[in-house]
Amino acid sequence: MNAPVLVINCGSSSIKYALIDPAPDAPRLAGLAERLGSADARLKGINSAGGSFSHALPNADHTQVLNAILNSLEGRIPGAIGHRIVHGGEKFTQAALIDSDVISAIKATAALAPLHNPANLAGISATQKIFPALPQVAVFDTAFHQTLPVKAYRYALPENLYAEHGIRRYGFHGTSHAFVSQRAAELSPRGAGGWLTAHLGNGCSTAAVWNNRSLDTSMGLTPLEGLVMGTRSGDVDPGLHAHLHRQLGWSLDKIDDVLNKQSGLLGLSGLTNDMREVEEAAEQGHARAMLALDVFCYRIAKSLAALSCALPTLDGVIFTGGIGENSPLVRSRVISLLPHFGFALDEASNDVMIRGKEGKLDRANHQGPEAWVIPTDEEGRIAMETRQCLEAQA
Ligand SMILES: Nc1ncnc2c1ncn2[C@@H]1O[C@H](COP(=O)(O)OP(=O)(O)O)[C@@H](O)[C@H]1O
Ligand SMILES: CC(=O)OP(=O)(O)O
Ligand SMILES: [Mg+2]
Repeated sequence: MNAPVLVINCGSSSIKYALIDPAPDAPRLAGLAERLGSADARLKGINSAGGSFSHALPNADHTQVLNAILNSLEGRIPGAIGHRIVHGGEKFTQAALIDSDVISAIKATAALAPLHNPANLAGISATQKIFPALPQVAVFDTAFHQTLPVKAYRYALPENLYAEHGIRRYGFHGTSHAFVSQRAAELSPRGAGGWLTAHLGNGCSTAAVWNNRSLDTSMGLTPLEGLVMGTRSGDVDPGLHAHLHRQLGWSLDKIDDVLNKQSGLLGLSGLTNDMREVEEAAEQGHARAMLALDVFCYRIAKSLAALSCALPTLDGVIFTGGIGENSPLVRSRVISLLPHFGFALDEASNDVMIRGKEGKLDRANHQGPEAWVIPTDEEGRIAMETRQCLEAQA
């Protein structure tokens, strides 16, 4: 298929899109609509000349925003649509052509991802209305992690919770972990050995990838497990929920809201979920921002150290996502917390690796495990998996 793929990442109040041509040098159109349904909803994007645009779309719903996205594609007609679907449960080990069975399966999995899958389904239903003739493919965050061995994906809970209710660890951000580990295998003389990947964006997760297969990851049943994130707590004592309920009288909805939306960098700093602002405040001596940075970096290092147990050999670590790609401070602090792993960061190389640069951070002639920054391309990977899925059907 030579036509471009329109990639849609539909959240509850935002839609990210990208129009991706198979020709590597063709310009990519991409953008983001935020605050859907509110008076200040807005679509922002870049055009093929590299310029930016921003349109107000007051009170627009998913269908209206998708129509506005279509109008921003400069007359280029997609040949297929690739949807990011956050949770595919155990059913999907790879991308799937969307039909009524696939939609039913995504609905059935929505109980495991109540914040994400219903929004993804709203995106599918809106694009089916707008583009009834185009093939649509579901690309799952969870699919790459379906290679986890049972010892990594089972919780120590009674068997029937897994067997009857699907309660296990699934992992997320699979397209990102797959993309950066495969890219490292291409770039590094070490090839597809053992890579630790750290996807640090608004959502954050780590993974252990061996020979292009995910062997463990920090997120679990939901995207709340694991690292400290922008507004999510990551790991807490599982006894916390009962404690908050019994001692403070909090409802389950309140607990869920606090752990997902009021915790993480925002909760610790009391200021913001945005790492740039946390770093600025920490630099000016703001004690809670300094603590947020400390906890954030320590938990990443601890997670990487734990995940190293999944790998027969450790060839390197890869930083990606908005923070991983742009924060020399976070990378340097994480590496400094892993002295016994034999990394050797060159601070000068680390400092210049920002804004989409790709490369190694090691000191000259270093022999130990490597440290890389590799900008992720979830949209590019979704477009590629969409094409592969359609070619396999042909
Ligand atoms: N220069 C920078 N220094 C530190 N953090 C940055 C920088 N640029 C972006 N970030 C952080 O990246 C995070 C967003 O990551 P991103 O991958 O874009 O998010 P999403 O998960 O929504 O795709 C925010 O915390 C933001 O502050
Ligand atoms: C699964 C997940 O955490 O996604 P995001 O980073 O887009 O919030
Ligand atoms: Mg991102």
